[in-house]
Amino acid sequence: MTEAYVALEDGRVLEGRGRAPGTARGELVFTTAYTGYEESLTDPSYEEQVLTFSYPLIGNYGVREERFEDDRVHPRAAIAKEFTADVAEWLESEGVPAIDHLDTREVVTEIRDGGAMKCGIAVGEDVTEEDAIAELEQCEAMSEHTEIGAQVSVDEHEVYGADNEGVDVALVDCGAKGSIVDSLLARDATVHVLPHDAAVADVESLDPDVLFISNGPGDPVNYEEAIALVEAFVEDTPVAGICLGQQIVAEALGGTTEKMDFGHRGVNQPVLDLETGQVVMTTQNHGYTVADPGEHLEVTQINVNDDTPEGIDGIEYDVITRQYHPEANPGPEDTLDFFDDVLAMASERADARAVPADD
Ligand SMILES: NC(=O)CC[C@H](N)C(=O)O
Repeated sequence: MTEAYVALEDGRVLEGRGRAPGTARGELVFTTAYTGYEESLTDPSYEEQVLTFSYPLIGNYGVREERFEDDRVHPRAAIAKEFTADVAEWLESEGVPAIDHLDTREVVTEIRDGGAMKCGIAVGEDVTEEDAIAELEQCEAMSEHTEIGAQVSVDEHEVYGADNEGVDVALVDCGAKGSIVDSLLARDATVHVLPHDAAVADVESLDPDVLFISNGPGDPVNYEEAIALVEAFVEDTPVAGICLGQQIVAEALGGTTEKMDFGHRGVNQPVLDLETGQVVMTTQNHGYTVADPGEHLEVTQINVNDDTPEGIDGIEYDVITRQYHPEANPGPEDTLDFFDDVLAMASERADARAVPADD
């Protein structure tokens, strides 16, 4: 049987069954999602992480490309109680090590008590514990991945839905899930996908109806160019953001972000809307959070479990952001109306601009 080891930052080494060979290192996190492994494994937000599934059987409905959120697997390695052959073969073909037959309850408890931690992975015929420990020793903290945006973003401006008649969206791709683009196209928007480090002049030349900052991996403070875009455009252009996008908007407008102990990853995170009193179930995947929204933003929705900000609006600016994933995929579709709200905000501004001031 193939050897498989996970070396944890707290000094422990766990042993499992190797399902896809290779060595890897990353931040060890867990998701409680019980469906949606195809979407989670292709979500760019998991770049530089090792994803543990707490749900025990992963792969029971196969692997279909139409469910993918991007064209490759993003976690550096994957861990579950049991992977089906379909998933193991997929991960092997992607060169992503996979380990099962270990006690994922123990891994989850470890992360819950100790926080997300570095780990090293070694899977193969002849690997040893030392190989996993050597990977761990080279592992960098998430905040040290200062160029992580470049690993997941488009290199060049791409346009989708050029013939659509709705608003023009400038989507800053910090690792955008495909479902965000699809949700905008389904609402007749034209979507300009821009590199994570797009310059102010690039956005200016598009004159978009909304500047939309995507989800993405890593520490929001490492997205300096996207932060600068929000600062530059917020007075004249509506701004929206999802997950990393919410954090970037807060950083740009005088707020602060911080690392959480082990984050929120799953498909049943309850969110309370402070105005309506309604609770919705949401899909989440984040390890940072907005600590202080600053004086230009107000928190409109909070996580029922720990009160962290889930929805933020601009006070004097047209800004709407969400910490969760309103595009779902995987997970409940309770929150798709976020896209209607963003596009309504954008088209109101577009209409206002179309009317000359002296009319
Ligand atoms: N899904 C995301 O956009 C994640 C945002 C950020 N990288 C975090 O971990 O909090």
